[in-house]
Amino acid sequence: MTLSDKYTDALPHSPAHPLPEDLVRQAPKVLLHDHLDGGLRPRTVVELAQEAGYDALPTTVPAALGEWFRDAADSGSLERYLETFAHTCAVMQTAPALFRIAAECAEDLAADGVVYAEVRFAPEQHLAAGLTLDEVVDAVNAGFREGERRAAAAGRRILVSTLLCAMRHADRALEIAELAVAHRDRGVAGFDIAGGEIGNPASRHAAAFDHLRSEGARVTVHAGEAVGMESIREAVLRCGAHRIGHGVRITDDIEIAADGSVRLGRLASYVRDMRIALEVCPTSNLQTGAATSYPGHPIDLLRRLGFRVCLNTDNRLVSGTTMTQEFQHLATAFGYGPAELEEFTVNAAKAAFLPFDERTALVDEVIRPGYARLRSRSLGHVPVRDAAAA
Ligand SMILES: O=c1[nH]cnc2c1ncn2[C@H]1C[C@H](O)[C@@H](CO)O1
Ligand SMILES: [Zn+2]
Repeated sequence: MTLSDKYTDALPHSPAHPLPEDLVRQAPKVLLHDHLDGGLRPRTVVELAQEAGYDALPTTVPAALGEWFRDAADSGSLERYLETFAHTCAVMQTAPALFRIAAECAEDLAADGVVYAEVRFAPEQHLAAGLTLDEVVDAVNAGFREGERRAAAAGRRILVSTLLCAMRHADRALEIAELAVAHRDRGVAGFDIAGGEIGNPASRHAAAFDHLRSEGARVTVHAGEAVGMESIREAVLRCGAHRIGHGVRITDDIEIAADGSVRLGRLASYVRDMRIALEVCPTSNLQTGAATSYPGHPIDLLRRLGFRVCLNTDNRLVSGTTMTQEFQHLATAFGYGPAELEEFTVNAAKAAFLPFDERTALVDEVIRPGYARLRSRSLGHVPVRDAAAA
């Protein structure tokens, strides 16, 4: 029995009741954890592979390729999940390819109702055809601006910021940290470290994190996905992470007694007290073995305990998901209604690597009015939790 199974048993929780999909799609959403190289359109992968002469794709039928990614990544292992990115990175080696992929990313997110996104990628993985790190970042940012323009022309408002990832197993973290600082007034909102967690401690890249700290840069760290508390402790206390990518294994530091009383250890308390956001990605967690099922996922436990939890896609292609689908899974698993969707969205906006006045404007001028409109339109929908209480 997992900790959240136990907690679910201790607290009565609502039966399944999916929210209407179009309602979820139209709700304004904020996405902080989405990988550019994990979210390509399958058709784009096929077309760019043809252009680049890359003939190692498992299939060139777009729908079948989408299924292949999801199935291949569905192994219970983060390492095998990450192997699938060889195919996407292979077609992301020129400025026009990066521009196209970034523009389509912004368009797809806007069509899914995302109003603000931070999209990440590892520049060092896009140098094989001779681009420089600066050229990679410039091409992606130009693509995001184009995608924002196309979305606006279609009547959808979205703003996309970039996060630059270093890779845990590689040795370019300081260079990428410097790159993130150099581009911070030109579309780059912060730094992340990704890749295989086991055997690759983030603390090995202390020089990068020291540089980021001394420059006052914003930092998120993938941690607590394949490794538990030790990895989260490092991320927060040694690397200075303002947010944690995944972080779901923080439950290792939470105890629930038979009578339902809850005790947080020192690390879990620190994360909650300091409002360090957990960028939770449920579907990805099921694929990599960080969680066992949607109803057994610790996101609901963490939310109820007051952690700053937000909901994310991680990799829309590799995990075969969208923000709308992630919300739908939780609505079904936990009986969530618009109030919980709004809560996750406000949490994400508060944790965004945007200036304070822009975060406030996002909450007050976009999210709150958006959910108020939604509530007035969705009076017909009564979440089971509310119906039971009525
Ligand atoms: O969930 C993840 N954990 C660790 N690394 C990840 C995850 N999803 C994607 N990545 C890696 C693979 C990509 O090539 C890289 C940069 O986006 O980040
Ligand atoms: Zn990730």
